[in-house]
Amino acid sequence: MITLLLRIVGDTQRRPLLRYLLSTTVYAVSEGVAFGLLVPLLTALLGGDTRTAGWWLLPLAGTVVVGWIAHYDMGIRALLLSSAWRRSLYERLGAHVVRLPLGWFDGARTGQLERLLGQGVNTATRSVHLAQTLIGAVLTPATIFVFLVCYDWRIALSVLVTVPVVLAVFAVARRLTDRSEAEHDAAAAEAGARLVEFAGAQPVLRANGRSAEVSGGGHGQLDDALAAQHKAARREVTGALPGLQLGQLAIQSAFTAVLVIGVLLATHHEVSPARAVALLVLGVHFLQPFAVVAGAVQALRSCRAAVERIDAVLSTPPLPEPAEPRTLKGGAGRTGGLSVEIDDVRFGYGDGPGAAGPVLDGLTLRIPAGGTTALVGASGAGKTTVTKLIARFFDVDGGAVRIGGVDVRELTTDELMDTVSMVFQDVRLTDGTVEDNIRLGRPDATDAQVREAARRARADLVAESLPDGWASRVGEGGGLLSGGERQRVAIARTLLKDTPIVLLDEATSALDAENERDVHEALAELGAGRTLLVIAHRLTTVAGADRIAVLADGRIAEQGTHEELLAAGGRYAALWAEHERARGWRLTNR
Ligand SMILES: Nc1ncnc2c1ncn2[C@@H]1O[C@H](COP(=O)(O)OP(=O)(O)OP(=O)(O)O)[C@@H](O)[C@H]1O
Repeated sequence: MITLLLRIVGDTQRRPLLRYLLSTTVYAVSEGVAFGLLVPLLTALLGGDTRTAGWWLLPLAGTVVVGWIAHYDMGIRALLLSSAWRRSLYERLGAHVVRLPLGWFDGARTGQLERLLGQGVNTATRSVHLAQTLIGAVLTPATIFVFLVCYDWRIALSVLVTVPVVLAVFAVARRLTDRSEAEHDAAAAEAGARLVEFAGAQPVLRANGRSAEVSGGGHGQLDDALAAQHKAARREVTGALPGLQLGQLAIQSAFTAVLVIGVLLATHHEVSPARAVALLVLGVHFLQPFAVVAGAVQALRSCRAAVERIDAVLSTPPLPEPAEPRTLKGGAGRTGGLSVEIDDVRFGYGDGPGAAGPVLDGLTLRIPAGGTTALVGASGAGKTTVTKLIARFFDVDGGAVRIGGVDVRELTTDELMDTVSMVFQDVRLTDGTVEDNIRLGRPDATDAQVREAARRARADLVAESLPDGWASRVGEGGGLLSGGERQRVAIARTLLKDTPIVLLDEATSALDAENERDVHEALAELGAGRTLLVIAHRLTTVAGADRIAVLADGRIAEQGTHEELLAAGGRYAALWAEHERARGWRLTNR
């Protein structure tokens, strides 16, 4: 655990950790020594020898002072260490995450990362304070035991015998508690997920006249999950109780055993009653920390789990950067665009057991510089995957993706990001103003350049329609704007960034006529003087493209212009006929 911790917080923390462990050790041992010194002192006091007791006070006072200094030092170091670890973990995670392939950030991972940066880091740094408890729980009894052996081997032996028994009982008790805790955790997670789903489904439920009440509303899965959670919570209480009782019983039995031995020794005149009492006090202090260890085990496990989760993120290999990067001629703002070549590419998501087969298998597509190329195909055919490979969200399993004749793996991430822009169908904005969101494309742009990009993308109309105009915030994720408005802001951002290649995943949701016209005008601006690859979900967009490629079975099934493909009578012609039929159906059914 310590090695793992040092790996995630960084080697620079090794020294501060060792110093902290040293003061913790000094404190734990001094506590044991202080208890040990109590025996001769108590024996003398109870025997009426106050003079000897007074002498014993001196080393005891010295030990207490050493302990107090160590305790103070330990407290300060614990605070400094935990805050340094927290800072180091944020820095390391932040620095590592920005080097991970963009494909790593899917929905589930982003959620996990959010939890890790909040809860996970805090839990991991709590291990600093836990170390005090655990070191104290081992070293203090160990020191006391050394004193016990020196004072009376029989009492020492009797407390030693109780240790494995107490530990075994604690292990059984922990297993009982763990099972019911795990059941409850799983049930609580399920109920939480169902509640979130229920909240998200409110518009649909209410539109269909379903009750908005959580319980008794006949929301099958949610009702079941809540009932299961209640049941698991009850079982956790009843399941944990025997474990807790068992632990307490073990400690009390051990105390009793030591007490009996002490009394027996005193009654058989083996030791004086005063010494027997003093030794029993020592025996009690020897056993006390076991209850503390039992309580700390669960916290230790949470820490370990958090540390392992952080380690898993930090161990994820970053996107390899080229040792000798190549550059593309020109740089940002190149007019005429750049060509994209997808050469015999094979790619699948994941290679573990149960992973699906390749999504792309032998895909070859040459997109010349400039003009608009539309990619069409059935849902799940791999259109978005093609754009993600061009932007190097992932590396291909076979073949190559080249931009302007250079393999994307030979370009630095900065060069690639200066060359390719992406406008996704699910555009997410940051909770700033329209202007802030457009400026993300080029932070050093002048106000005039930002307004010009907004005007060309028809995003100025978006800002002007908001209550506070350009100063209005767009809400988390851009939630205060419609899908079409968000897309126009994203297009303005891309125009400002001015890259030679633009990858556009067209919005699937229907836009109203006005928004659709504005988006199309914005797209026309985007396509001018650039290479535009559009994933077209509506065939009306496709018909105007300079070339169309049809993706099926992991490769390009056919390509050409709209007219050429219609004349060929293949997949595209079939898709178009279907599209026309649907249009006719809508018209006659109005
Ligand atoms: N991150 C991912 N992890 C695992 N599988 C994925 C991932 N992203 C996509 N897939 C799978 O890869 C296949 C191709 O998905 P892709 O999104 O590229 O298709 P698409 O043609 O763009 O579909 P659509 O038109 O519905 O958006 C699908 O089977 C999808 O389930």
